[in-house]
Amino acid sequence: MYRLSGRYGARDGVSLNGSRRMNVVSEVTEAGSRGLLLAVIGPSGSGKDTLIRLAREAFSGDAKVLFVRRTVTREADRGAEDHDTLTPADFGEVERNGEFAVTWDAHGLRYGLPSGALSFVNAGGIAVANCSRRAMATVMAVFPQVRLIRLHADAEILARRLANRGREPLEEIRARVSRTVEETEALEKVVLIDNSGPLEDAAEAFIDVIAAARRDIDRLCGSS
Ligand SMILES: Nc1ncnc2c1ncn2[C@@H]1O[C@H](COP(=O)(O)OP(=O)(O)OP(=O)(O)O)[C@@H](O)[C@H]1O
Ligand SMILES: O=P(O)(O)OC[C@H]1O[C@H](OP(=O)(O)O)[C@H](O)[C@@H]1O
Repeated sequence: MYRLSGRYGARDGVSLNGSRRMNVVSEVTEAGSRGLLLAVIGPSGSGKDTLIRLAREAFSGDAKVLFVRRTVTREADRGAEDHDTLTPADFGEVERNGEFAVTWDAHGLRYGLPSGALSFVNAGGIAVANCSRRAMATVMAVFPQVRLIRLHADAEILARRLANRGREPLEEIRARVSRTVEETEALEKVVLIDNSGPLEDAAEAFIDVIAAARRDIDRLCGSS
């Protein structure tokens, strides 16, 4: 079902097919956690929600893989991302109640991953979540094991895709495309997927990263 193809990139020696990747997974397990968070990052329009949606279909029925439903302080556009919605005030209350594993702010919005995602990882599952590049240090401080899937597409491609998506006005699209991130240590070890080309290529690569993590967790921790 999962083919090793697509448009992979490598950064800092973490490639998809080489032995180095296996070393990363070994580090994951030796550190003591049974599961891991696959954090999907990349600029607005790079395809995070689209690839997550396709992967969710590919892994439907697999109880060991959770696609995390985020909470965002905006109305959900189900065509883009089917997230929960709270007002900023309610978001703050849920946050104070400790119901989020991690939260961050971006684009004038608040985002949260539910605490259930952390419990799922601690119980040995693979949680896949749309995350923020700028929030990765925080996310890594919360989740015991994190592997990053970083998506890339050039700025003009991003702008065109966001305009076609139509969720934000042009001015906000410009701001999103020009949003920069500091290349911190937290962003160093990533599996990089180039989504500049056909969606099918990136989807194959993306699904294979999850499938590989799934196999590794089973192999190193025992399947159940
Ligand atoms: N390879 C591709 N080819 C053509 N269109 C694509 C491709 N990948 C994604 N798209 C389209 O680009 C748009 C942006 O994708 P998507 O919403 O998944 O990005 P995102 O990274 O989640 O963005 P944001 O962070 O703003 O939510 C969508 O309309 C999607 O259908
Ligand atoms: O720029 P960075 O920090 O990577 O991401 C900031 C936020 O933007 C995107 O959200 P969305 O586009 O509003 O769904 C990401 O998912 C993240 O939550």
